[in-house]
Amino acid sequence: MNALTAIQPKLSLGDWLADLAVDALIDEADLSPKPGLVDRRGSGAHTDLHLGLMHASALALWPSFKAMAEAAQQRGEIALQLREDVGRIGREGEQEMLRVTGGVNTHRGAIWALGLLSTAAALDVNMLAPEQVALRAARLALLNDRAAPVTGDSHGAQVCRLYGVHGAREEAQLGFPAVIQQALPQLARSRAAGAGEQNARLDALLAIMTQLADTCVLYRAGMAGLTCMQSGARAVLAAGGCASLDGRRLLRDLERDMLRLRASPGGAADLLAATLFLDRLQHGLPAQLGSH
Ligand SMILES: CC(C)(COP(=O)(O)OP(=O)(O)OC[C@H]1O[C@@H](n2cnc3c(N)ncnc32)[C@H](O[C@H]2O[C@H](COP(=O)(O)OP(=O)(O)OP(=O)(O)O)[C@@H](O)[C@H]2O)[C@@H]1O)[C@@H](O)C(=O)NCCC(=O)NCCS
Ligand SMILES: Nc1ncnc2[nH]cnc12
Repeated sequence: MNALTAIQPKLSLGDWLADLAVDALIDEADLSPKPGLVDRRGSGAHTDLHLGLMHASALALWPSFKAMAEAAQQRGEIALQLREDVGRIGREGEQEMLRVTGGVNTHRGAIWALGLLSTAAALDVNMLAPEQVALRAARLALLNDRAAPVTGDSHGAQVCRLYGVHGAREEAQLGFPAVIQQALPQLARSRAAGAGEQNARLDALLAIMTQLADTCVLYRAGMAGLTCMQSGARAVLAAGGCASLDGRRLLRDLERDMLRLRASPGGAADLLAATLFLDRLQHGLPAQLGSH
């Protein structure tokens, strides 16, 4: 131990995972230019959201992510009790989000995805590769939370019924394929090609948008909106991604189309945050992580 490590405050596992989750949400919100979404330039296709609100919401969720990680440490295994703990903490987190934002839904999907992933990470800190964490999160998501309200009238539930697609719940239950199979590989490819970090993250977002049945887009813009999102994102990547001039031009076209349709890929944005979380997590525990 040297003088510097001696004075560094101890960080618990829950602190660290909550920091990673909130950082991922703030990095997602700040990333610009994102088509249809809130970013540093403005509110995208939203009238009730802005960057300050996204930041306030992200920060307000820190105690929820920490509590989920601590529940995982206490329970120590993937079982119904842990699923019901995180379900309750997640619902309390949603209430806190709504209190801080004055009733605006900023991060419902992110609480779900990052909550499951924080819990899954805390269950086994020796297995923090993205696929391993996503698999544990999927096993947890497959358990049926008996205390969850069965209303079936959320926007996601409505469009899943109408169009026969999989939404946020199934994305988690399948082990986050949009993150594991699309976003993380694209992030690595764009970084390796020298795209620069912001462009690589935008490319990762687009990779998610090429495939995802984003229920936010479906709710506002129907199947035409979803097809427009997916084909527009494919075109940007096929043209060389956001670091290329052709890709940037097509990204502007995609943004114009999304705004015309009032479509905002909020689900894809949540999964980009999940991507950034898993990307950082795989570098392992920080040195100052003290006793948990
Ligand atoms: C199981 C739940 C995820 C509930 O799912 P369900 O689909 O029934 O409910 P929704 O309320 O629709 O929430 C799902 C949110 O997930 C995001 N999302 C959308 N599509 C996907 C997808 N294919 N894969 C993954 N994630 C997806 C999306 O969240 C973002 O969008 C929100 C803003 O939406 P928007 O439509 O723009 O705004 P609204 O105000 O709602 O409507 P407008 O009138 O403006 O159009 C924002 O929150 C982003 O985060 C979907 O909204 C789960 O939530 C659940 O059961 N929770 C209970 C607690 C729990 O069990 N937790 C466990 C561990 S944490
Ligand atoms: N940047 C963003 N804009 C709009 N909705 C979102 N949901 C999650 N992130 C978002």
